[in-house]
Amino acid sequence: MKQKFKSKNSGKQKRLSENEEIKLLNSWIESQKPDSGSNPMSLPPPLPNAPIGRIDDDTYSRYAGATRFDQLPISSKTKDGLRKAEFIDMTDIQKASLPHALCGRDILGAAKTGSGKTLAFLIPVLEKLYRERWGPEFGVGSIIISPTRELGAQLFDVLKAVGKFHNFSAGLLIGGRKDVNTEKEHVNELNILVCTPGRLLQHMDETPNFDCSQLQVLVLDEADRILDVGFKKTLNAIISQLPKHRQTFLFSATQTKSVQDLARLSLKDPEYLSVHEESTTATPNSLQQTAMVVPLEQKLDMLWSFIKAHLNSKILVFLSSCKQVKFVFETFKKLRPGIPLKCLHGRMKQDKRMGIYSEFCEKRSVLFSTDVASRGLDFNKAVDWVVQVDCPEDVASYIHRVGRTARYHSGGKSVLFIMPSEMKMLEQLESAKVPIQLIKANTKRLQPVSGLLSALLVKYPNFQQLAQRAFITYLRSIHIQKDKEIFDVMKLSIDEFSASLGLPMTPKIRFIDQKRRSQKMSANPTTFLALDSSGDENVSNTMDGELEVGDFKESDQGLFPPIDNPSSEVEDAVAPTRILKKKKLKINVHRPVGTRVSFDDDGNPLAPLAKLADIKTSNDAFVVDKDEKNEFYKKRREELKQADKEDKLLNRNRLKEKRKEKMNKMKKRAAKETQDDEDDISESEEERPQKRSKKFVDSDSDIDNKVENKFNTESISVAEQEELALKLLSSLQS
Ligand SMILES: Nc1ncnc2c1ncn2[C@@H]1O[C@H](COP(=O)(O)OP(=O)(O)OP(=O)(O)O)[C@@H](O)[C@H]1O
Repeated sequence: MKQKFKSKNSGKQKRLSENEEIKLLNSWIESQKPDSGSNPMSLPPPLPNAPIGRIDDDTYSRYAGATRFDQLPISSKTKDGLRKAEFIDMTDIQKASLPHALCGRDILGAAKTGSGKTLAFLIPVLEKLYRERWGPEFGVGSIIISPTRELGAQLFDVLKAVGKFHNFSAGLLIGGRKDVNTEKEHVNELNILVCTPGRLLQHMDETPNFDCSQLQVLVLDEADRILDVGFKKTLNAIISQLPKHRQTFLFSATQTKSVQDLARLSLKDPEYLSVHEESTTATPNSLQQTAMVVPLEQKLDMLWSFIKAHLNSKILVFLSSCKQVKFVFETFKKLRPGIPLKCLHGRMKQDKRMGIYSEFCEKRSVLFSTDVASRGLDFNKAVDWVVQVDCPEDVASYIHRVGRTARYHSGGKSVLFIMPSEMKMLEQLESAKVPIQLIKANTKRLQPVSGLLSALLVKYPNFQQLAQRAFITYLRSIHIQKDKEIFDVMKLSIDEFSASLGLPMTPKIRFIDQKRRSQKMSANPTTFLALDSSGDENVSNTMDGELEVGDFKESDQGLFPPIDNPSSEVEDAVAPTRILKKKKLKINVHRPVGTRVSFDDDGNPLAPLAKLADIKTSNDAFVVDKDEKNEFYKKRREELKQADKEDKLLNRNRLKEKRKEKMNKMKKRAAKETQDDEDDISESEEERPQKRSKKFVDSDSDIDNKVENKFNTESISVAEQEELALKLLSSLQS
């Protein structure tokens, strides 16, 4: 029986008809079921003391003895595709997982980067649909989800190669690539979808009759990333629209074992296949990993020197944000290091992104990238070096970044620039079985670049804005990191960092100022006490709850340092001002709409309805009868009601106008701005699908025109300024 699966090219067997082959494959699957009682066809029966169907997988595949693809019970079409693409021998993860996957089991596959996980899930996808005799009229039979567009495109290419001889229709659905309306017309005819989560959900939401109810196999490549919080909402929405009865494959080099995650996906007794779990290292053995202590202000000097020393290598450089990537790419390009430079980040137009990805695959060059290139990508002409200029957010991120080199059987090297404040990361890497060697940088060979950058910034003013943005987004990226033991923005030499980018002055950063203030306050607990107790007291003692800064200082003399003390202490005195200003604003916001302030003859404001009371009291000499008085009050009440109505209408119109104005302003700003600093920490658009519509993509070529100078408004954002103005205006008018 086993021989019947031998390929046509072996010359020993007549090729089976499609029907015969499918029948045979299905009977093999049947024989693998725990209660079948019959002997498996191509794999021997399980070991005597192992529970049927739940055998330790390494043993299972070794026992099964299949080491080559052509020994597997798979269709001749898939075998032909594999042979044509020159895939002959299986890798460990393929050997371990394919027998189970082909039997229809759910798989949690974990194996080192570059170890061939892609084929471990693509082959069973093709086989399942083949055995089910899937045709175009059946619609979507399998969905393969990738966290990034580039990885999606790469998976699609491998699928096309291996599935070359099958008749399935497959489509790549990734954002920014094609007009979504064109996709909508064809998506219902596709059998296999390779997609990013955002685009898939868009089709689920918008494409009429988009139907996944017959889905057979769902695959999450880089599963831990897709199950991460960044994709949580999108993925939940997708899963809710898929049938529960299906086969599910989750693959990653850093696999999730969270029961919650697995429950979300309704996995049925999944096979957890971690082929390298016993390995002494979590990264490929052929990867040489080093780390160098590099202070923040020397990172660019070190990077420049590194590039100049490796002009014949293919180098992938990771930086923490799009702005960092843009700044380093644009400035280094002007400085001409002697090797082609490229950049890749989530804000680029998709065509350009794909173009750069393919160019980097083919040519020796330096690619500056965000984490958009950190997972799954297989740059087919090996990357020689992975340089991590900015520390990865966690161990998993490190493993995926360095995994872009040393793939399959090739070797590779990596270097991590680590700041003295981040040394804990090395401990974490060590405990995660990452063999990394700390080496000393040869500072004698360091080629300083900061002076050249300063000159560039003078010559090209746009670069100054790029530098400011790079500076701000880097600090913000550190500020928002979860692991505060490693990432502490307050430990950074901020002025020196600014100077190292060539900036003449350190940009002002609000969150750092605030942090400094709160640090000072927490260092002096009495300051806090004074702020809380006296602040409240003052609020209740003053009319309208508004306070003057002076009130505060006066009442707390002795607790706060004297005002004429050195300037550093003046900051302490400023802190209460901010809080009080906020209180003041709050009160203004809550003033009821339409409240009219009346004035007496001397121009003094009267309490609401005092005018009515006044009529009564000031006219006590004037005798009116009761009915007349009632009539008078009724009329006044109606007048007031009417006035109130008018006020409300006026106010509504005014707000409408304001909103319109604000929208116009925002639109204008949107057109100009490359991107918002706040949102710049992330890598790729598809990683934040919910926000996509609000963001803008632009090409590198028009960076110069699109960057707007926000330097001076850093302390208070434009949106905040507008909001403030709006509130002030409305409070004045009312
Ligand atoms: N059986 C095989 N024979 C020869 N080459 C293979 C085989 N399986 C995979 N490869 C090659 O190994 C490289 C890495 O494979 P793949 O991209 O599937 O790795 P991966 O485990 O998914 O990596 P990552 O964790 O980075 O996503 C690719 O170039 C692929 O063509």
